[in-house]
Amino acid sequence: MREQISSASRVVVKVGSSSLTTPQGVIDVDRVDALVDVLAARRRTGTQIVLVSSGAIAAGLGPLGLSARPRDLATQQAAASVGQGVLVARYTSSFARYGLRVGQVLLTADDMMRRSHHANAQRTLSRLLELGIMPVVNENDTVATDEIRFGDNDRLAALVAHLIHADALVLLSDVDALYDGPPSRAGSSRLAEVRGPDDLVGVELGKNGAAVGTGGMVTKVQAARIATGAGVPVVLTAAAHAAQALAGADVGTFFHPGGRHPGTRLLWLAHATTGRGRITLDEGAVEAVVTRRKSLLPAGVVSVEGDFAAGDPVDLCGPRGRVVARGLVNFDAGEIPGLMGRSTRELASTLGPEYERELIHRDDIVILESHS
Ligand SMILES: Nc1ncnc2c1ncn2[C@@H]1O[C@H](COP(=O)(O)OP(=O)(O)O)[C@@H](O)[C@H]1O
Ligand SMILES: N[C@@H](CCC(=O)OP(=O)(O)O)C(=O)O
Repeated sequence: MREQISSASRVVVKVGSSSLTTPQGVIDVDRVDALVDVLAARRRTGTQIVLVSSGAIAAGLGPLGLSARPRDLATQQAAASVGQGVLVARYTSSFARYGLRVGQVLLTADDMMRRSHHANAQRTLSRLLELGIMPVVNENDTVATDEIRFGDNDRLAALVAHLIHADALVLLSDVDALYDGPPSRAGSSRLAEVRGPDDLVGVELGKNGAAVGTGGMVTKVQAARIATGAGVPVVLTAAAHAAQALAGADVGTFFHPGGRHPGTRLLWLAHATTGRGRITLDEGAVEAVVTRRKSLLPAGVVSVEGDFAAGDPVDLCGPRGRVVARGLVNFDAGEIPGLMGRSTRELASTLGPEYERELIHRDDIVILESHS
C-alpha cells in the first residue's frame, strides 16, 4: 500500500510551523533547505508536487519582536503578513538552487466552498503545475476572520489534495508518527497504519501542538479522514523522514484510502466548517432530505435561528433538535420566516417566480455521517 505514495504522480506535501522555524520565531534555513532537497529530488522523477506550508505566523514573530505566538487574531494576522513574505522568499531562493520556481497561492476556507472561487483555485493550481512551477499554498491569514478561518493547514491540505486530484497526501510535522497516546508518555506506541475509524478507537489525540503549531494531532487525523474519504492515501511523519515517506518506506503512519469521491465542496461542508445558523425541519422534510436525498423546500421548515446570508453553511436539524445534515442555503436568514411552511407553487404565485427555488438544493446538502 505504501507503493501508492512512491508511485504517485501528483502529491500534496504539508509541512507544519514547528518543522520550519526556530522557537525564537525565525526561519530555520537548514531545515527549509533539507525539505526542499527532498522535494526537488522527487520533482526530478516527474512527480508534480504542491507544497502546503505553514509557518507564516511563526516566521513573523522574530521580525516583530514577539517572543510567543500572540493570542489575538489581529496580531496573529500582522505576524502572518510579515512572516509569509519571509517564508516565500526563503522557498524561492531554496528551490532556485535546483532551477525551480515557486508560485505563492493563498486560500481561504470560502475559496474551497464557493463554486466560482473553487473553480478558480483549481484552474490556477493546475496551470502552475503544467508550467512546472512549485505552488506553495497557505491559508490567507490576513483576511480570514475567526469564523471562516481553518486555523490549521492540515485540513486545507486535505481539501487541496482532493481539489487537484492528488494521488497522495504527506503530512510532515515534528512528531514521527501518530501514537496511541501522547508521544512523550512512556509506553505510547506508534500506529504504523490506520485502515479505518476502528483503528483510532482509544487513541488519545492531543489538541495542542508544539508552541508554534496549531491543532496538534486532532486536525491531522481529521485531515487524514477527509483525504482518505476522498480516496487519497495519507502518510503522517516527521519532516526529517520526508524522503523515506515519499519513497514508500515504513515510517510514520499510513492511512489507507477509502473508496468514495465526494465533491470538495461537500467534503468542506461536512468536515471543515460549522453552520452559521440552524434550520429545523419537520419529520417529512427530514425523511425527504436524509433518506430520499431530495432538496429542502420551504414547506418542510418549522423554524430558523442565526444570522446567515444566502450561500452560507447552515445546520439542518430534525424536530427534536438533532443535527442531521448541513447545507448551503439559498436565502438570507431574515427571508425564511416568511417562506416557512408554504409550498413553492404558492410562493411563486404570491411573491414571484424567483421564489420557486428550493431553500437548499440537494447538490448543496451533505448528510452528516452518523445519519448516512
Ligand atoms: N497521539 C499523538 N500522536 C502523536 N503526536 C501527538 C499525539 N497527540 C498529540 N501529539 C502532538 O501533536 C504535535 C504536532 O502538532 P502540531 O504542533 O500542530 O504540528 P505542526 O506544527 O507540524 O502542524 C506533536 O508535537 C505531538 O506532541
Ligand atoms: N496559516 C498559518 C498556519 C498555522 C498552522 O496550520 O500551523 P501548523 O499547525 O504548524 O501547521 C501560518 O502560516 O502560520
